[in-house]
Amino acid sequence: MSAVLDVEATVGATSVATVPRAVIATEVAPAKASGAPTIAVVLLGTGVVGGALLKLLNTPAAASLRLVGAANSRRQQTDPVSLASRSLREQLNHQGDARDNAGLLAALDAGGAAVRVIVDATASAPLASRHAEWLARGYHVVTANKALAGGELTGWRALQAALAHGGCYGDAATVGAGLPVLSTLRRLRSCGDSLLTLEGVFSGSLSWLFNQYDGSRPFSALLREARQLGYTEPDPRSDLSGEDVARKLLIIARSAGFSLGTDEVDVQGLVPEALRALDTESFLARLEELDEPLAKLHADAKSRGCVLRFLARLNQRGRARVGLVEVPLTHPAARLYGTDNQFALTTTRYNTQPLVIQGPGAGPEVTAQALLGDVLALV
Ligand SMILES: NC(=O)C1=CN([C@@H]2O[C@H](COP(=O)(O)OP(=O)(O)OC[C@H]3O[C@@H](n4cnc5c(N)ncnc54)[C@H](O)[C@@H]3O)[C@@H](O)[C@H]2O)C=CC1
Ligand SMILES: N[C@@H](CC=O)C(=O)O
Repeated sequence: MSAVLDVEATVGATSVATVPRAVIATEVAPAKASGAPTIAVVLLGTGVVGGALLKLLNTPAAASLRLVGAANSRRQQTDPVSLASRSLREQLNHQGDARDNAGLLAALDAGGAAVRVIVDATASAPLASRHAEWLARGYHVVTANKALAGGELTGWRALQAALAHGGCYGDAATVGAGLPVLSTLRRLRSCGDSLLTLEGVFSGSLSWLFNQYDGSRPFSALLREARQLGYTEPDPRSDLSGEDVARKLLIIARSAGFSLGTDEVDVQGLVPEALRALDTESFLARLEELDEPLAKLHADAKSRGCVLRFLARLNQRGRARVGLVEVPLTHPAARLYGTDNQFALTTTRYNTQPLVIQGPGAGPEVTAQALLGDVLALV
C-alpha cells in the first residue's frame, strides 16, 4: 500500500487520546456424533453476539456442547444438565439469579464434563481481566471480548503466563470477527516466518460506514443503521474513537511477537471533544454533531479524487497508527464492500506482495460462528 497511510495523510483527527485495550484456536472442527465427549459451556453476554451464539447452540453443529450457564450483566441461569430453552435470552431479562461468577463456574464443574469452557461475549473489561485466572484454574476461555489481549501489556503478559500452564484461549472472534487472521499468523510463525508490516481496515462498522458514506445521507443516520445491524460496539464511540481498531492491531502485533503497549499506538479518533465524556444514551442522542465535520472531510477528499477510509498500520520499526485517511480510488481499501475488513501481512516470506485476508469483519452471525468454531476446536 502507499504513502497515503503516512502521518501527513491522516485527516479529521479530532482526538488523539484514546486508550486502546489469545491465544490458541485452530480451524472449526466438524460436529461430533453422539457419544463424543461433551463440552460444558458457560456463556457470558447474551446481547448481539451472545444472542446469535445461543441460536447456533440449537443447531446440529453444536450437538456436542452442553450449555450449563448463561448470564447478562444483571442476571444468570445455571443448570448442570443443560439450559436448552430457546427463549433463554429473553428469560434473562426478567428472571434468574443475581450475577455471580462463582455460581457459573460451579455449574461448569458439576456435570463432570472433560472440557469446560467459558465463552465471553461481552465487552466488559472487568470480566476480561478474569480470563487469565480462569485459564489457570483449568477452564478454557473463548472470547469475542478484546479487552484483555488488546488492553494493557501487563494483561497480555498475564494471559501468556496462564497459557504456558495449559488451557486454550479461543480468540478468533477478536480480530476480523473470525476471519482467519490470527490462525494464519500463528501458522506462518510456526514455520519460522515473521511479520514485518501490517496494514488495512480492521473495523467492520467503520468499513461499512465509509463504504456507504457519499454525503447523500447524514453520517449519523448511517451510524444508527450500523448499530441496528449489530456492527458497532455496545458504545459506538469505541469504534469511532479508534479504540476498537487499536485493540485489534495490538492483538495481531502481540501475536506476531511485537511487545506493543497501548501507549505505542497513535490513535486518531473521530469523536469530538464535546461528545467524549457523555454516557452512552446521551451520546446517542447527539450523533448529529458528527455530521458536519464528516461531511467536510468527505467533500475535501472527493475534491482530490479520494475517499475516506479508517486505516491501521504497523511498520517494521513497530510504529503503529490508526486513523481516518484519504485514499485514492486505486487504493485496495477503496475497493471494499459492506463490512469488509482487509489485513495485508508482509512477512519475511511474503515480502514482494503482502498476504491479504479480506472479508466481512463484523456482524452477529459470523462472530458467533467464530466463537462456536473455537469451542469445537477444543476437542
Ligand atoms: N458485533 C460484532 O460484530 C462483533 C463484536 N465483537 C465483540 O463481541 C462483544 C459483544 O458485543 P455485542 O454482542 O455487540 O454487545 P452487546 O452490548 O449487544 O452485548 C453485550 C452483552 O454483555 C452483557 N454483559 C455486560 N457485562 C456483563 C457481565 N459482567 N457479565 C455478564 N454479561 C455481561 C450485556 O448484558 C449484554 O448481554 C464485544 O466485546 C465486541 O467487541 C467481536 C467481533 C464482532
Ligand atoms: N465493532 C467491531 C465489531 C467487531 O469487532 C467492528 O466494527 O469491527
